Amino acid sequence: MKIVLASKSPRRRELLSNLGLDFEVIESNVEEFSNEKHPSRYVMDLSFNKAMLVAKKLKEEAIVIGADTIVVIEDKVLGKPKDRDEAYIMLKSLQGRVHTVYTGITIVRTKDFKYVSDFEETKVWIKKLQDEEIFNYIDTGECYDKAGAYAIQGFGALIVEKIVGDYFNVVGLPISKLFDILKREFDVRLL
Ligand SMILES: Cc1cn([C@H]2C[C@H](O)[C@@H](COP(=O)(O)OP(=O)(O)OP(=O)(O)O)O2)c(=O)[nH]c1=O
Repeated sequence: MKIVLASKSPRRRELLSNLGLDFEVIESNVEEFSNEKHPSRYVMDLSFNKAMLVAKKLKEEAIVIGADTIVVIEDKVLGKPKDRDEAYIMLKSLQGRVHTVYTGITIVRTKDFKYVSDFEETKVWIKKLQDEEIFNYIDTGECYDKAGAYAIQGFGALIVEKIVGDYFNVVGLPISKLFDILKREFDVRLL
């Protein structure tokens, strides 16, 4: 069965490639908007929009995977910072505290449009940071296309104190949960 990743995220691509999976990438370019207020429903809704948009465009039989990641700190949702000032505000609010990373995933089968959505959450503690450290981190340039303005897989590893939960969920794709669902609901298995 053909597998399609509906994402422009190089990290999601890499996580699937690391498993030796054969898949195609088709970006959804969907507008990232949802009326859902609860973080888990919000990310599942956006992942659904991404996967469904690509699934509807496909002519052939395939399984389409969509995902969305956000950072939540005390009911405040942080997406990707649009500039240096926003990155600073985000990192300033995250330093010295714990926040939650939510990733929603949706899998759609084009044959009958059966779909399953789910989410994973991971707690992340960011160290106390001086403003100088925040600016030095922003200068690495890796914060701009990342929810919450940090990348745990990059220099962000140096500002993270600890996590509880799935590391891959923070990077943008909870692969263990994803493959549980693929096996259980769509009979696609790697192990
Ligand atoms: C917190 C965190 C997020 N991220 C990334 C994962 C996601 O790519 C990004 C959140 O943006 P998303 O909107 O989830 O995804 P995207 O715009 O990169 O790609 P697409 O919508 O096409 O699937 O933040 C990291 O890479 N490392 C981290 O530590």
